[in-house]
Amino acid sequence: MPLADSPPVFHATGLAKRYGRRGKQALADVNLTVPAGRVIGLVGPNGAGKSTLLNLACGLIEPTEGSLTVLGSRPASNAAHLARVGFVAQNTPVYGSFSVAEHLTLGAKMNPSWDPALAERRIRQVGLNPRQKAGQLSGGQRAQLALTIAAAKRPELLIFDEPAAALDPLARKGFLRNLMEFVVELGASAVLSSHLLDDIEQVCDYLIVLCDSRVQVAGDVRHLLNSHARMAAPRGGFDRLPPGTEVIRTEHRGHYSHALVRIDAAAGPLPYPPEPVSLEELVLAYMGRAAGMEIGVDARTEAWETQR
Ligand SMILES: Nc1ncnc2c1ncn2[C@@H]1O[C@H](COP(=O)(O)OP(=O)(O)OP(=O)(O)O)[C@@H](O)[C@H]1O
Repeated sequence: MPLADSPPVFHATGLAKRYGRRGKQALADVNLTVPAGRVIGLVGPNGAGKSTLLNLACGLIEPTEGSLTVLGSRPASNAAHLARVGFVAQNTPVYGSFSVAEHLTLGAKMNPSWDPALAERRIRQVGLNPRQKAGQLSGGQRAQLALTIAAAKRPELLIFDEPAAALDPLARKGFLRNLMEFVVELGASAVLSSHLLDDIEQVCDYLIVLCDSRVQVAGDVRHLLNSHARMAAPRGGFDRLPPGTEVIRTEHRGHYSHALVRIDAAAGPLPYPPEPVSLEELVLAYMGRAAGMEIGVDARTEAWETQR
């Protein structure tokens, strides 16, 4: 549930990041206000800028232009702010030569708000052996350890960069269920970057689609689904849509065109019956538009795969 009085999780204005003077523009002109109390899915193809945005949010790197606040403050501006954010980086790094129990001891030493009972309970629940070296854990177990450490800080915001990418489908489901339990138990917000739309669909109620360094669309998932529609029209028929509508993607099949259209600001009646869209159709339409790709219905999955 959105927390009405809490500052936004992210507030970005003209945010841009370029790596090196002649390097890659990894983020450009990001303007975004994401409310607190949400589970936010950050999706986009390889190289879209997802890790860059999350690393900026954790204060690991600095923007080239613009500003970003996280929970109302500059990222990592002081120790108190650091304690409010838990971060699980891509490939869930842990110290290989430390045991599970030593990770918890270290976490307790480094974090004033550490909750030892939560950490120990979770380690038991997910079946981790406290004496086992982290370097000997499987990918799934490592992810569970990293999640436990991030959550035992009792942060207001949990940030995960591709947390479940290395896990098999069953382990991924379990991991995401644990993640959601933590979010509920802590009353926290969470941001989760992923290539995997299924994961996003399973746990997220807020969506950010990032392609080619720019935010293509962002908003409450239910609102986004309600504000877009699929329509079929004779070729050229989409020229007749009322002002305020926006055709995101068009496909041509025979004498008909099919489009995914943003309709929430339509200034008049729609000339063709609107049909509901799925989250996958919505994301693919924005990704396809950003990539300038023509997508046929049968090629949707393939297009998603090739962008991953
Ligand atoms: N440290 C760096 N130095 C130079 N360029 C970088 C650096 N980190 C990222 N980039 C570039 O910035 C762009 C965005 O990268 P980023 O890692 O943010 O994308 P991503 O969406 O997280 O990708 P993926 O899904 O593959 O992890 C890419 O073109 C990448 O090559």
